Amino acid sequence: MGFVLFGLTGGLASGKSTVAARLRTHGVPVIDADALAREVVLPGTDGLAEIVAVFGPEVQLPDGTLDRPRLAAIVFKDDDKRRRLNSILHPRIGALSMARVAEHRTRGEEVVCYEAPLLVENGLADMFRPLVVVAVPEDVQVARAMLRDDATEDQARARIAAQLPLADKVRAADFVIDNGRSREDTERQTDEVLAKIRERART
Ligand SMILES: CC(C)(COP(=O)(O)OP(=O)(O)OC[C@H]1O[C@@H](n2cnc3c(N)ncnc32)[C@H](O)[C@@H]1O)[C@@H](O)C(=O)NCCC(=O)NCCS
Ligand SMILES: Nc1ncnc2c1ncn2[C@@H]1O[C@H](COP(=O)(O)OP(=O)(O)OP(=O)(O)O)[C@@H](O)[C@H]1O
Repeated sequence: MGFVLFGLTGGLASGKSTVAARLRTHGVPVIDADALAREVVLPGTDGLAEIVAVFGPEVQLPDGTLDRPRLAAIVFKDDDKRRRLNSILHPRIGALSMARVAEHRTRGEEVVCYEAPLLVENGLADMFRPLVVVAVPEDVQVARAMLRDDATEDQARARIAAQLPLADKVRAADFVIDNGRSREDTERQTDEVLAKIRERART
């Protein structure tokens, strides 16, 4: 029996969480990089301390938590500041994710999913094969992000501009899930992809 650590990526609001939720219903453990990104900045962490040292006390709320909308407004309009934030958080997210992978492996899991929006951008695609990319047209990303996050079109487009175009990720993919239609259709595609991945784990 092999061990498969596969990647799940896409772009802003392209449908990664929707696919991840379906995978979980089939018993697949999913490690969520966005959730780890929140863990490494919880009050009391050195991650949060470093961010406050770099970006100033105004990115911390009175209750000690990170002011996420405020930090987002800073980093999604300034590439250098975003790179700075990434350089603080990405190594910490990476370390935590590897620890989580090891835990699942020790537990005897054979198929584990790593869900992260910036896998391809960070040159990590080959660590997580097969790579599954969830894709929708950019206008659909914008519309769904605005609806979900109560964001303006400019805010949604600024985040998308901070990511590699989805078409480039599709080129790096082993499997592509088209989330441009119904959720049911996406679930069906997810089930098909998972069946193929499990097949690989058996060989
Ligand atoms: C800037 C922050 C505080 C904004 O928080 P917010 O709650 O508004 O967004 P959240 O973290 O839920 O991210 C939502 C989506 O935004 C996009 N996004 C987030 N960070 C980045 C980034 N550095 N570059 C490009 N896109 C990003 C992703 O598509 C992500 O799924 C937060 O996104 C952050 O700390 N980002 C840096 C860490 C990171 O790279 N996270 C994403 C991958 S691990
Ligand atoms: N097929 C679909 N039809 C309509 N809405 C959808 C569909 N798939 C997902 N959505 C909605 O679009 C939004 C984005 O989906 P989801 O959260 O799965 O994307 P994501 O890639 O995980 O986003 P992010 O990485 O930005 O957090 C959500 O509000 C979700 O409910």
